Amino acid sequence: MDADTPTDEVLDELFSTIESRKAELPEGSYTTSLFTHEKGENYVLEKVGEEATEVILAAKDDDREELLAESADLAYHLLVLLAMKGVSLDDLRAELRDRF
Ligand SMILES: N=c1c2ncn([C@@H]3O[C@H](COP(=O)(O)OP(=O)(O)OP(=O)(O)O)[C@@H](O)[C@H]3O)c2ncn1[C@@H]1O[C@H](COP(=O)(O)O)[C@@H](O)[C@H]1O
Repeated sequence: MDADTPTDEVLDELFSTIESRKAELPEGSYTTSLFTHEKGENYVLEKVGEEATEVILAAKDDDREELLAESADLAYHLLVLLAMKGVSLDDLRAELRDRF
């Protein structure tokens, strides 16, 4: 993914990068460090909880910039968790669509 990626393709590109990190586990990748953490899946669960708390605190502070940054951290860690559990971005889209 690079800065020229159209914004409506960012989530797909990010998820595809996460899936490829999961398959290839390249060294030096933060995503690899999540898939290989000694605490296992629990580490990603902790990160999702931590980032969700940071989103709440930023919202309470009415800090828009921080809210956006923490929401991006939460979205990324949630996508890693979904990939870890074998849930795809299309599964998430279908779940949301079926609520219409
Ligand atoms: N979107 C993200 C992304 N969002 C957040 N983060 C990382 O999530 C971490 C946020 O956790 P914290 O705020 O707690 O910071 P920290 O103290 O460094 O983290 P910990 O040591 O506590 O885990 C930071 O290290 C961020 O770099 C991300 N890391 C990677 N990506 C994207 O994932 C893709 C693959 O990245 P690599 O796996 O690094 O190649 C690339 O497209 C990246 O842009």
